[in-house]
Amino acid sequence: MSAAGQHILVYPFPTSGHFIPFLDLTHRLLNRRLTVTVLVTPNNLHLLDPLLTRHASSSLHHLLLPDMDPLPAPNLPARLRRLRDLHYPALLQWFQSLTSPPVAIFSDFFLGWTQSLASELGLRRIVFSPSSSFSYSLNMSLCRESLRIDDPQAENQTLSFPDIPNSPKYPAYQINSIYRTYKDADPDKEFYRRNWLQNLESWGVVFNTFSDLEAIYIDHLKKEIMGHDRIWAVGPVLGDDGLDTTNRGGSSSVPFQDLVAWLDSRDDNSVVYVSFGSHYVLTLKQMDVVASGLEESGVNFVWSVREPKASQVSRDHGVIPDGFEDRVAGKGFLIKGWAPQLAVLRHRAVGAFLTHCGWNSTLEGIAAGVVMLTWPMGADQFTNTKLLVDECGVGIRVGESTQNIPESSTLARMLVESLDGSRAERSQAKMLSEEALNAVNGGTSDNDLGSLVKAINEIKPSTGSNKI
Ligand SMILES: O=c1ccn([C@@H]2O[C@H](COP(=O)(O)OP(=O)(O)O[C@H]3O[C@H](CO)[C@@H](O)[C@H](O)[C@H]3O)[C@@H](O)[C@H]2O)c(=O)[nH]1
Repeated sequence: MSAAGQHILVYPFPTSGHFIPFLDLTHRLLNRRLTVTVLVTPNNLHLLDPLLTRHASSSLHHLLLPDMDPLPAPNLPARLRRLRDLHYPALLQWFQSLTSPPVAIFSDFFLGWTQSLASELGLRRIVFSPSSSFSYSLNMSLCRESLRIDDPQAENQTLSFPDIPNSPKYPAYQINSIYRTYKDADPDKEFYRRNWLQNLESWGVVFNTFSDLEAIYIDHLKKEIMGHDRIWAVGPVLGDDGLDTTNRGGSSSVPFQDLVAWLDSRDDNSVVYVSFGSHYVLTLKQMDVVASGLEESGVNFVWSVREPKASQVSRDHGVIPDGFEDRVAGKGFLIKGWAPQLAVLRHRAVGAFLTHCGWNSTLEGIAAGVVMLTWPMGADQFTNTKLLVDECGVGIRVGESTQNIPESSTLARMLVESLDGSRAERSQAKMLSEEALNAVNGGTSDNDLGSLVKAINEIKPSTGSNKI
């Protein structure tokens, strides 16, 4: 057996969509014999359990730091700023207290400020992108050009990005709200922009994607944005290689065996899985349409229904219509709370996925070879939809946030069609799934992971100077 590799600090951004894939990747890095300390906040500590049962305590450590104060931050930039104010001094002290500290800080793209910390300590910083290289490129353009669209009348104005491969165009409402709703001089927006642009100074960037899916964007980042080759596409990282996927990201809110038994009793590709991610809560109108569409379609479905957290309760949040569960009994399986999404998508009975197109859901659907019914809500989801529908041919557009809510009869028809075995999207989905699985099983993503680990193992430990 080869000697233990270098020690790195892994610092995920503490929300599910960012934490889950980063832990999956950490598992793979540990399998390749790196030593890892994972920075966790108390509410995420339990998510380390599956890794702790798989890896020796000599190679996997954790550093527990407090989350921000309990007051919810008003917006993402403010949250990022508070996290920096809290964690920067704590991390500096932690590094300086160690005789042989980690050789690199491997942190989420939302934690651009860790670049300053790494420079101060004379360490390398590696960025983890839980999002596609396509939307990473778009974010870079948006931050560099300091886009400003604060005129609500301009929601449909078309924005072009000629510097990005395929020159994508978007109506303004599809652009991340951070770029639309802040005035230029807003200190939170300015912090967000600088924080994001610090990713440009990093030593390297790791994407949860694979080269067959995004070669042109990866190439664009290497040549036009970063100017070097230390960009590694190692995905899709899906918690395989011996990790228990039944409680990935949290424990299931329903008995897992009941769900599997229900799916086992269905035909192949006869069930639609419905989920809008780990935190988006449907509006009343969206919820009504999804419920009526499912009911009218008569398809079998598993629906992971997200109920609002205290901070998300509003007069407009959706609730499951009265009597719905009785009316769909036998056809529908509702999960109120956390669903074992990966296991559901991989079940042979599931043939289609009605999704908000978060990047993890996008990759999980691709790897499972299901047809994607797309209904993006915000963030990078419109870009992911473009990739699924226009570039890969595995998606069917169903809705767009609150701007384009389908009639329930239209949704019902699309749900039925998505399970039709003769649709072009189905054969395309099977092909793309094979490419994704090949990439991580000895293909390009495996090779990139090997190069990443090799590059980390070649880093010379810091001499304490702040020059790299
Ligand atoms: O009940 C649930 C809900 C979610 N998940 C998992 O949680 C993750 C959710 O991630 P994603 O599909 O990307 O959606 P969000 O939670 O909305 O993720 C945020 O983070 C992503 C990564 O940056 C972005 O692409 C999204 O737009 C952003 O909303 C996935 O791994 C799911 O399998 C479950 O296992 N059970």
